[in-house]
Amino acid sequence: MTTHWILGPGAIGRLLAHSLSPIATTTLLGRRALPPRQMLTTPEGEQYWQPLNSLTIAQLPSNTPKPPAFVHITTKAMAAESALAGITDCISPTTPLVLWQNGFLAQPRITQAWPGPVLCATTTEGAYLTGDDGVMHAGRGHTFVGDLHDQYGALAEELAQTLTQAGLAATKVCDIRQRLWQKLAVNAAINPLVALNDVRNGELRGEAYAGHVVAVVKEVAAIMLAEGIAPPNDGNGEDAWLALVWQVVENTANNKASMLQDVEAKRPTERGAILGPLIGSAHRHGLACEVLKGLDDEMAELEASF
Ligand SMILES: NC(=O)C1=CN([C@@H]2O[C@H](COP(=O)(O)OP(=O)(O)OC[C@H]3O[C@@H](n4cnc5c(N)ncnc54)[C@H](OP(=O)(O)O)[C@@H]3O)[C@@H](O)[C@H]2O)C=CC1
Ligand SMILES: CC(C)(CO)C(=O)C(=O)O
Repeated sequence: MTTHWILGPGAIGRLLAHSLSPIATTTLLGRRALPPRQMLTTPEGEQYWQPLNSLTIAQLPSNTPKPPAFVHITTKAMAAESALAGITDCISPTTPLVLWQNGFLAQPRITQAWPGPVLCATTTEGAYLTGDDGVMHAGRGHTFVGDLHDQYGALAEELAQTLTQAGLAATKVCDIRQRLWQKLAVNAAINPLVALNDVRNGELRGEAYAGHVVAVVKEVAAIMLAEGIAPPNDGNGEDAWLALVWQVVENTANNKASMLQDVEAKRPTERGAILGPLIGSAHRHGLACEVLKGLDDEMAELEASF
């Protein structure tokens, strides 16, 4: 059985641990101890209890489990590098890492810094925690796996097959950078607006917000062009991006977006990983980003008030 360490025992981390445990040796690594028996609620509402192996990072040096074939990093984007730094003394520098973060912050930085393979996973699986001993798998999705320089295709294929076998449908891809930026574009158009206005995704279609969505997408589309990110669905520029955003708004109309959930819980949001790379790119390419910058400033002010 392959060995998977999962660093960051949150919603995605525990969903992975529940899914992989029947076919692989897994260890969840976190900052706090977790109850050993953990519950998974499936999208169909079934509930399963399973013992999940977990350790705190402080316990790791004296309890080091079998060396991992993969270390999955499942923290939020802004915590990924510091979480990795907390375990580097306990793993070989050639260990393959798998980054599950949204946005495009941790991926280029860790890919540049880590000597071994770094795979990135972008997923439409949906999960949230129901307590220290439970995770809700809210919706099934699909996961795409690849590395930024398309150097580790065989490893990405092996991981995609393992995830699929574990019940999390996955495909190896050669264009993970494109896919990460495409998801980031959609997240930038939806997440800050719903978080700032305390509305569900579907409300963006209303008169009060639709114009703002269009203004964000206008800036995002120009940035995507400069970054060489193909418009979605073989479409053309701004219209294709806007169509994708409206489609996601429609499909997730009843969702409370992740950034709104973070604001409600007074947790730091992933704005740095979503708006940050867009604003950075706009500056590099001399493009307008007043709307994105405005959203980032408002989000920063909101977070400072927590
Ligand atoms: N949930 C979802 O449906 C989806 C999430 N994603 C992405 O996946 C990533 C993870 O999201 P999600 O699982 O929802 O987030 P959660 O907040 O549920 O989980 C993050 C976990 O990371 C832990 N953590 C934070 N810092 C460290 C550290 N230094 N060392 C070890 N563990 C640490 C937290 O532990 P603690 O309790 O100690 O804070 C928490 O358990 C995000 O980038 C998100 O955008 C992508 C698609 C869907
Ligand atoms: C697509 C969207 C906005 C769906 O809610 C999402 O990915 C999120 O909540 O972060």
